[in-house]
Amino acid sequence: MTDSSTGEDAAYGGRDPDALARRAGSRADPDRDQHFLVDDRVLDRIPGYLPDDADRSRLLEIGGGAGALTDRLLAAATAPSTAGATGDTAADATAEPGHVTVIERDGAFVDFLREEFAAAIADGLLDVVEGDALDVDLPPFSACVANLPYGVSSEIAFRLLPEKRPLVLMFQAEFAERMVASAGESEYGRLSVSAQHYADAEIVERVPKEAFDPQPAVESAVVRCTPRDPDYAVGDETFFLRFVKALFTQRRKTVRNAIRNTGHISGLDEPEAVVDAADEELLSSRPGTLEPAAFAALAELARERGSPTEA
Ligand SMILES: C[S@@+](CC[C@H](N)C(=O)[O-])C[C@H]1O[C@@H](n2cnc3c(N)ncnc32)[C@H](O)[C@@H]1O
Repeated sequence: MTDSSTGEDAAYGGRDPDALARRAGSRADPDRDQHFLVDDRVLDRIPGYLPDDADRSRLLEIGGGAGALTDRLLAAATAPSTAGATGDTAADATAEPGHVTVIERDGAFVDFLREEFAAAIADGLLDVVEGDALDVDLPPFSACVANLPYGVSSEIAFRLLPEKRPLVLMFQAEFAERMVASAGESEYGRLSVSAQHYADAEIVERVPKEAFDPQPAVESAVVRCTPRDPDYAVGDETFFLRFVKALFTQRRKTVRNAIRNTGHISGLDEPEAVVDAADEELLSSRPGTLEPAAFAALAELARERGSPTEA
């Protein structure tokens, strides 16, 4: 049984978030992107949003704080079954424990996590890495689960997405909605196309402000990203993403004018040559209505005809 009043118990998954925050001593500081999850029910559900077949042997958490989610991840991490029996490692109580790495920037919380989870560290189940998640080398990980620091959530997401691992990430709700939006929806934009280039993205839970302490200014949402190849091919991913970014700076214009006006962003020396070669129906539509595959086809045409310069 887990004793939530002390960090010495090696059972994981039941630590009380308020007790953890009290033991940590330093208060969560919103100016340092510190909004700790204090709702047990939300904390308990989050690891379960990993896809059923996700490899849970090496979990990564960004921003450990006082460790409430770290504790749940230590309970959820399981080594691949050597018996090869059910494959249902999440539900297999006999499965060997897996490994968790948590990256935290704030030294005071790093010290606390190392103390609170000393037994897990000694058992080789946990690494606490002190550093900025935007700079540190990412460890090998099979999946990432995190309540992200919102100030840098976009940069972190786009560090993680190209790794092609399942991700379960908490974002500001408005950001999450843009990430999962489909062509034609008002939230659809550069973020949707770029994120969905790497993964299927879906909101799996909306989380009210009251679930955090201190409370953030806005509602939050948990997004599950399940990696997959896109249903189109691009020869140059960097150019594709740059082209998408360029066109969405002109989302109210026609695609024709958006291509013409954004050569300085897309890097096209000859945007007019792209316009001359592209399909009329596509050119007279708006960027916000184009499916990702249409962007990809247009980007390929732009690469062939528009003399793009290197990024
Ligand atoms: C929203 S809190 C989440 C804390 C904890 N995981 C929870 O759910 O209660 C974000 C955490 O990320 C840390 N943080 C902020 N910016 C960071 C960065 N650039 N790299 C790593 N950690 C960061 C903060 O110190 C804070 O502990």
